[in-house]
Amino acid sequence: MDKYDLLQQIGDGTFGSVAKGVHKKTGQLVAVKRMKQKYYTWDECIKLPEVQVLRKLQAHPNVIKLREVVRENNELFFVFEFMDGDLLGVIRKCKQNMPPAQA
Ligand SMILES: Nc1ncnc2c1ncn2[C@@H]1O[C@H](COP(=O)(O)OP(=O)(O)OP(=O)(O)O)[C@@H](O)[C@H]1O
Repeated sequence: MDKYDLLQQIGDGTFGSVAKGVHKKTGQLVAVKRMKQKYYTWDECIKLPEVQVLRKLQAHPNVIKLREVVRENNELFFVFEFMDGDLLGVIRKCKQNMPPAQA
């Protein structure tokens, strides 16, 4: 994970905490999810439902890209492209712009 600088924590869920980060060489913004559980083998990491589902959905334009999965010192990190703004806000804005439903 040396190639990323972590800036600030942006979320804390049941399974992991999420930090905004930046790729040191390219300057690309990322969201790094650090899982709370320890993982002792790579095999158990790639079998995780989160990994399996995200791999299947990667071709979809509306799904955040999973850039890489890193296991380091028995810790597991998911590195996602960074989404600026909040999804609920985007959905609310789209709904406002939709024409009213026909009776
Ligand atoms: N790719 C991203 N870009 C920007 N912010 C993100 C990204 N991924 C997660 N976040 C932020 O981190 C928060 C927590 O994300 P996380 O994936 O841990 O959700 P969760 O469903 O609450 O977690 P868990 O599955 O561990 O319960 C999100 O609500 C969001 O604010």
